[in-house]
Amino acid sequence: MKNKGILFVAIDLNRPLLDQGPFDVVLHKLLGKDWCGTIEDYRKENPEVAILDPPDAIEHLLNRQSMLNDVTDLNLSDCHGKLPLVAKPLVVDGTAKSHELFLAYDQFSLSELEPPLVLQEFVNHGGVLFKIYIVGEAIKVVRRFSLPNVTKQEVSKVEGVFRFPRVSSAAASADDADLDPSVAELPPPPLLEKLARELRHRLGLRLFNVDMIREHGTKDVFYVIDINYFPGYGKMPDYEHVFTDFLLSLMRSKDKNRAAQ
Ligand SMILES: Nc1ncnc2c1ncn2[C@@H]1O[C@H](COP(=O)(O)OP(=O)(O)OP(=O)(O)O)[C@@H](O)[C@H]1O
Ligand SMILES: [Mg+2]
Repeated sequence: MKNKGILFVAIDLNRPLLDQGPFDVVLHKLLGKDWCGTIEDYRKENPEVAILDPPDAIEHLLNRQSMLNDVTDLNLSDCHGKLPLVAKPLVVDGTAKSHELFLAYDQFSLSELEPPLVLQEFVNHGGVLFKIYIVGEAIKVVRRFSLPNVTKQEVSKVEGVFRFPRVSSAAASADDADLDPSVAELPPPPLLEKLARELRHRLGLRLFNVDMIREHGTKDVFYVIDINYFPGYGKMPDYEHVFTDFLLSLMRSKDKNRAAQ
């Protein structure tokens, strides 16, 4: 590990112990471990080791408000503020509770929910979500089934708030499904490239994913609803090659920097 000079930093909030294997430092926050401090100490003791993504930048994504600030700062769109609303727990700490989601059909029923929460407009998107995986310079997109559209009739008749347990982990891949082409069409590559480039830079991270939806009935109105650090890359097509290329290019640039010194 030390010889290779690469430290692979992965957040696995479900694993109970801080476990430093050769290619994997598992960061743990739930048990109150000071994982940022652990990485910082490790870095000081092993200055030759590259930390792929800095812990403070990773922490930025564990709060649903700060995670999307950089997307807002890109000033790509304006908001409308209509019902229904999606309410999500502010802090993402890996627990099932932090991935619960509520759909509120009227503003008054929001008082039934336990703060702190982040509120988002529910955007109809034809029941399909785009998961955009970013690994350094590489971008891969997959389609996944998502929450179905809410009809105007429902909005006018339904009241109250509805709870959904973790939606996305239950969602199946929609890549091979027989979908309406206007729903299935992937976001345009130039948009994805720009978003990935900007977010890599603004977040200071190389390994994350962006959940994006297309407003139903439009061709090019997209929303970023979630950003996750080190998502389940097992669902990303061709992940072995993408990761190998990423690690090799890091080693090459490290060697080049060393040679230039
Ligand atoms: N603003 C929104 N409009 C429409 N649907 C939404 C919105 N926000 C979330 N959803 C739906 O809820 C699902 C879960 O939302 P989100 O990705 O924010 O939660 P999560 O629990 O953090 O998921 P992840 O497993 O990606 O960490 C999405 O996949 C999508 O189906
Ligand atoms: Mg998500």
